[in-house]
Amino acid sequence: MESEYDVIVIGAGAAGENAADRVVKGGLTAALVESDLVGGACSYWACEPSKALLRPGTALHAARRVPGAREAVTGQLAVEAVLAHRNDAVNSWDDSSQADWATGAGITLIRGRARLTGAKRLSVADAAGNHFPLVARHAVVLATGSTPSIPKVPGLQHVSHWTTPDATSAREVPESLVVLGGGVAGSELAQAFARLGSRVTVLARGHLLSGFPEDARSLVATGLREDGVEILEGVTPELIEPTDDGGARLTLPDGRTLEAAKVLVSAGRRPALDGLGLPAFGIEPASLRVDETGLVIGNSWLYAVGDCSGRAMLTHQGKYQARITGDTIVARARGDLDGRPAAWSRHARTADELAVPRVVFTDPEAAMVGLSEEEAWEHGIRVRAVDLPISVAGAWQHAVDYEGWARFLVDEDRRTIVGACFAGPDVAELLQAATIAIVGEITLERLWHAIPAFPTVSEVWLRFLEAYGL
Ligand SMILES: Cc1cc2nc3c(=O)[nH]c(=O)nc-3n(C[C@H](O)[C@H](O)[C@H](O)COP(=O)(O)OP(=O)(O)OC[C@H]3O[C@@H](n4cnc5c(N)ncnc54)[C@H](O)[C@@H]3O)c2cc1C
Ligand SMILES: NC(=O)c1ccc[n+]([C@@H]2O[C@H](COP(=O)([O-])OP(=O)(O)OC[C@H]3O[C@@H](n4cnc5c(N)ncnc54)[C@H](O)[C@@H]3O)[C@@H](O)[C@H]2O)c1
Repeated sequence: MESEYDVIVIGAGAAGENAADRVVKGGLTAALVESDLVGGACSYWACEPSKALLRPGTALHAARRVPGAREAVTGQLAVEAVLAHRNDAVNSWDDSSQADWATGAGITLIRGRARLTGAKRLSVADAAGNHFPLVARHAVVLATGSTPSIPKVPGLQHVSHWTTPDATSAREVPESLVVLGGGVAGSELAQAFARLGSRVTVLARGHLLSGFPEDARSLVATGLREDGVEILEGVTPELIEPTDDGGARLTLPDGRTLEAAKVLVSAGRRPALDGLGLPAFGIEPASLRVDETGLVIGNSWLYAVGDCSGRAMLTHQGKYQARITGDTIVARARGDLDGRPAAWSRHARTADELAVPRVVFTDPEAAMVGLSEEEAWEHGIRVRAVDLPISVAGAWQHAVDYEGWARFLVDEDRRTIVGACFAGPDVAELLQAATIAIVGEITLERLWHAIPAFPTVSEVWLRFLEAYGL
């Protein structure tokens, strides 16, 4: 006997939970199928544990930057307490509270691994190996997340290495760590482990944090180097071999060798779409694309949200996509939405194109939203970049040696901001103002009236408007 629901969501990570929630809030029934922990990567293996590993070091460093506090803080990070704090952040990998939330929200939670067997039809295999069928009246939503990309480095397969979930759930701090990949995860985890006592080397294929402007990258790189992290840019190992003591030896292109107790592979992630039966519907996992509502292009009932949809792999973006897609499915089921929605309407994921906020939670932080200068020109926008140091009274009050940098990108024709980037201690909290300015298409003339309180780091907004010429 098939169980029937209006909508079936596969994957109960942040994106899947939000999609199912919006569907139920819209008056339809939803089943949420999860093969592992309800809450997904962010709650147990990614954002939450990595930020819990980073925050104690950032707090300690912040106190050391303020005379008076500096003298009071003379000890080192308490490693065991940091790891215990991380365990609290992930609720000791117990998902019962998230499962209770789903049930309380009116969502039917089904434990097991789902695969598509026909149009709007699925089979779920539970832990005992039983298979049972499900059918969706309106839509199926893929919210299956992503899996680590393992680079083809000779020998890597013979070396016991970490991927990011191993690092974020580590019970011990390795004496030395080589991080393969200089992206966001690599930078954050390199600093976390360096501050916990590892001797860390980052091997970045290109630049560290290559998606960020040079000034932002270099502030973060300086912060990591001050923590003892060695950063080798433009370097991919030629060979990795196991050592007798269970570690690894890496041979670099210049012949130099590096030894480490552990290798962490953080070389990007790819959508987790294998094993779902997609090819039977003419969809090759690597080429799955969605439209602005989240509908898989070429299909009329299959949607994708979060990491698996191949857009920005970020929790907040996946949740945004899920809210829009969930509401769209409800609107279409009710006959309230025909065809394609207008940009910035309730049913279009317009911010996916124009306003994705990204934060690197290193110390100092790097934060970016909107278009880069190159992307703006590609969109046909006549853009002017205004770069300035974050050198305001609020910054000095925050830390006497505060060093920060900001870039604002102005659409010269519309006199609105289309992109912004900040680097420096605690700049993540500056980002939402920039996001609002971009999404709200607020003109510079109106921003002139948005007065930053004195003395705050936000005064950089005023300095920017002055530098622009207002
Ligand atoms: C180290 C690290 C740190 C990060 N830090 C941040 C951060 O600070 N901020 C941020 O915004 N983003 C961060 N991210 C990215 C963020 O973790 C992801 O974007 C987010 O978790 C994706 O959510 P999701 O719901 O799309 O996927 P997931 O959370 O991965 O959920 C997918 C779920 O689907 C389940 N599933 C898969 N296939 C099936 C199937 N066939 N049947 C049933 N269930 C299935 C999986 O078990 C999983 O629970 C980080 C990533 C990493 C690696
Ligand atoms: N603070 C946050 O929001 C946060 C933190 C961590 C991760 N994430 C997200 O999780 C996802 C995964 O993070 P990530 O850092 O692994 O991905 P990433 O794409 O940010 O970085 C991957 C890095 O690996 C390098 N790389 C790729 N292939 C390689 C190869 N063959 N050899 C050597 N280097 C190689 C790339 O050049 C890049 O620098 C990203 O989408 C990221 O946005 C977000």
